[in-house]
Amino acid sequence: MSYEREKQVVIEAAIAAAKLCQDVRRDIPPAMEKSDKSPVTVADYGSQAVICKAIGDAFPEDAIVGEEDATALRDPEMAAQLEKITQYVRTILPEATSEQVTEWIDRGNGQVGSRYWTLDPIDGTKGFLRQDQYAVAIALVENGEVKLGVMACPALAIEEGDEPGTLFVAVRGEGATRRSLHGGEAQTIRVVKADDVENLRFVESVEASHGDQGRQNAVAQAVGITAESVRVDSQAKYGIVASGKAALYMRLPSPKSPNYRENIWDHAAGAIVVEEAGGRVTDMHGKPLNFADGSKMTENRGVVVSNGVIHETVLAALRDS
Ligand SMILES: Nc1ncnc2c1ncn2[C@@H]1O[C@H](COP(=O)(O)O)[C@@H](OP(=O)(O)O)[C@H]1O
Ligand SMILES: [Mg+2]
Ligand SMILES: [Mg+2]
Ligand SMILES: [Mg+2]
Repeated sequence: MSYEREKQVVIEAAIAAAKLCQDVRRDIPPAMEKSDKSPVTVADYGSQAVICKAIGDAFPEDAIVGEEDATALRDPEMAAQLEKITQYVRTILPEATSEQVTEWIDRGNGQVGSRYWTLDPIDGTKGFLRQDQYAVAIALVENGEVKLGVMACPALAIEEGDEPGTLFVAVRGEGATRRSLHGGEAQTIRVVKADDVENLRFVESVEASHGDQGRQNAVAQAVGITAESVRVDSQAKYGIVASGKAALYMRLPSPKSPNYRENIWDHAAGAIVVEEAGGRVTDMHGKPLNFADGSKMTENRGVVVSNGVIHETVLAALRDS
């Protein structure tokens, strides 16, 4: 099965959502605060509305597990914010009403099941607000296995001199591609080869509190990566590994939040892009990421993403660290 229709629907939705996000960012959005104190913007909500509408219309039977929901937006105090979101959504869906926008956002309140979509409308909201990297990430999961991943990185250029804006697409068993968000041909991507010393670097989060940079750097050194890390927000890190521009992405539990568990929408799309480009994705103990049981990967700790060749060496260095 090549998921042709699924692919077409979400590629179109991801490109539209990425445009909405870039429109918002040109206007320098203020952040709102969620109940867990993390930031969210009108672009996160607008992106989720556009994508959930597209998926819900095309595949009404499918559950969508999205990061955001519209509860806060129904508060009368948020009317002005909801109106702003609706205005941005109307640049893509001209007839959209505020009521529809909240309804579309809430299509993302589905549950993990035998076939579901998971959506991060903006992964790396902090990067988005800093004018750095972010990603619109969509994945289709069947029986716990990611089958399709689409990831738009509006600020990412893989080759020096490229216009920023990269779209990654992967279908299980069919490889991974990247292309410019501005159009043009898709090209197949592959992870770093073992002898490609120049690209033997590693990537990690910009946000120190989303990982353990001390330990990440120690492990990288232990496996022979001497260059300093490249710090990048969002699942763009997966895209960089899949494109052969870094050999390793480590995300180890932060000592400041030892009970944190990773969300499926922060990894599903990126993981299939790397795997289909020939790489490997596990947690820090070598366990596969669990997309079968719920939105939090409660059985996994940390994430290790590599070109495959160095994976076991990294896991061994982690055990020793
Ligand atoms: N203590 C923590 N440890 C690891 N990840 C965390 C975290 N707190 C928040 N995050 C996640 O880190 C994501 C961003 O990752 P990165 O640092 O790679 O850019 C956030 O996604 P959102 O921005 O979609 O909320 C959020 O889900
Ligand atoms: Mg968030
Ligand atoms: Mg995220
Ligand atoms: Mg997000």
